[in-house]
Amino acid sequence: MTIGANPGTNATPIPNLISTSYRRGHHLERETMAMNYYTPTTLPTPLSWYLFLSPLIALVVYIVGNEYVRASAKIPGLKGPRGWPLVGSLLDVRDNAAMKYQEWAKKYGDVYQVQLGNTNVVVVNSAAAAKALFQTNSQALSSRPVTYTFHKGAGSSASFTIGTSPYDESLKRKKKGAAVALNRPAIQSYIPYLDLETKSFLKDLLDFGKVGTKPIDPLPMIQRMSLSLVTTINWGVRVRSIEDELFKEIVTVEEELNRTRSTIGNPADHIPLLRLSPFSQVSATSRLLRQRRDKYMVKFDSDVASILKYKEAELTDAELRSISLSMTSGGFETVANSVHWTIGHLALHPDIQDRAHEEIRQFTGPGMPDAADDQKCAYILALAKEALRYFTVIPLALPRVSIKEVHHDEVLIPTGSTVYMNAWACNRDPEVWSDPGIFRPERWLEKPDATLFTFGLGYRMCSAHLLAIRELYLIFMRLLSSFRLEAGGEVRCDPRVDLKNSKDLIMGAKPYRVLCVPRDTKSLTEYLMANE
Ligand code: HEM
Repeated sequence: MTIGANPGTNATPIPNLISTSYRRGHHLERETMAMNYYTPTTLPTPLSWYLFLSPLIALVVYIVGNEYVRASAKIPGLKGPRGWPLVGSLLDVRDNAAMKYQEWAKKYGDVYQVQLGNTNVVVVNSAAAAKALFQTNSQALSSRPVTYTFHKGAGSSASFTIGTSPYDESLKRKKKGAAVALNRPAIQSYIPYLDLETKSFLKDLLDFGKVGTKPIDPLPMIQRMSLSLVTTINWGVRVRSIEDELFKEIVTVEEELNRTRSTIGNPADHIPLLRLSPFSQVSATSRLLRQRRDKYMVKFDSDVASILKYKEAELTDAELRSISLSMTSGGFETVANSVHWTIGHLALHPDIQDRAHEEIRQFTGPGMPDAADDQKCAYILALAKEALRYFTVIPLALPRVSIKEVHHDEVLIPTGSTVYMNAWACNRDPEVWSDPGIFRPERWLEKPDATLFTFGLGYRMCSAHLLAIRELYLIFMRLLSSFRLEAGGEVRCDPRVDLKNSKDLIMGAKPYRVLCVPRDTKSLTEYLMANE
């Protein structure tokens, strides 16, 4: 019984609002209260009403003010969905945003705006519009947004990775340093690493797969190869085994860190109110992850001085470290996930494997494909490009921010606007391809000059697109000349639906198992043993 309750009098029934609100969750007490009757003398005091109503009024005032801010942020003349108060369209795109944006383009046009909470975003959905905006206005669209989850507490911009740095003098220096480490002559000097890591990959498949008799999850082996390539390029240090504790730590931390960079997976980036929540751990989590990453980066740096150090003397230590970080975070999961998706798909399509094997045989003869071959086997180059197009592992590229006004058709996109290139939609543009939904390497033989949007476009395009294609090319050359891939259970690899986590920045496939059956066990074993 609550204070002031007086059953049995003829008093007017008044719901005990204050008590109910204070005791929410106490089911029994609420029922008892519903039967309470109050005399006029027990009416809530003005102070109680004030205490009860003021948070509500504050919330309403906040929402109205925030809606005003959101409405003012909209770009005049650009269409787009209305969205909901506070959250905008965030809930509508929480699963597979790129596909949702592609669908909305039918209603709002190739270039339109959406509001993710308080972030107003221009989304670019067609090949022609992406070229017009990101190539023609390369400098104007050269910055990146600073987000709450990833950037808060991350230190100065010198220490951000290149891909997460806003445009400034430090970024320009870092990009120059990365360009030196990733240009054609530099790639040429990495051939011995490419050779070694692709051979180790074949050996892992052979050993863990018990010479084609045991179905295996190929992801850890792919990840080791792709990680070891970047650590060798940066520090001359190899990651030798998938059993290595350091390997496991790096895989976990990089995957989690990329999640903190998700464009739609971190609501607090877009809804400022959520940052007030005492339960929100997001930026603390991201700080902890960065500390874990710092540990292994420091270890690499102390084991062997960064190879880049000797190339770019004018960079500060923080900037050099940032380049190494950029190559690790940029080059590890992207390559690994692209290869992982493709192996699953190939296991389901023996016809593509047979054609690839035939083309490799004609090009190379019976031996192991040469690591120094610069993508001269046209079909395998086409296969690598098709894998990059079809799976588009970063479907929304990486977000950009404009540092100058940009004119598009009749619309003025103001300085400071966030712009997403929907690489997924551009790669599937029906104006470019009549059959964009089909995995067909031949399309790149028919139209070798068509644009691949997977690496973005313009000034902030992927710094390592040449290296990435070269890696994929050699991996597929050697893999498909050595093994026949067969599904080792249910394999589902449709990039529209079989995503490990549809909110991730870099899209991974659901786990699956394959059999890697050697095409010629004797010569493969002999070759790998001779080259150990
Ligand atoms: C399949 C492999 C890869 C894919 C799909 C990929 C994709 C991308 C995309 C979409 C961007 C943003 C582009 C934009 O904003 O327009 C990017 C940026 C970047 N990537 Fe890659 N990437 C791959 C491999 C690599 C590798 C191997 C490295 C390094 C070794 C690397 C380093 C970088 C860096 C440093 C940036 C930042 C560029 C900047 O912000 O200016 N990437 N990548």
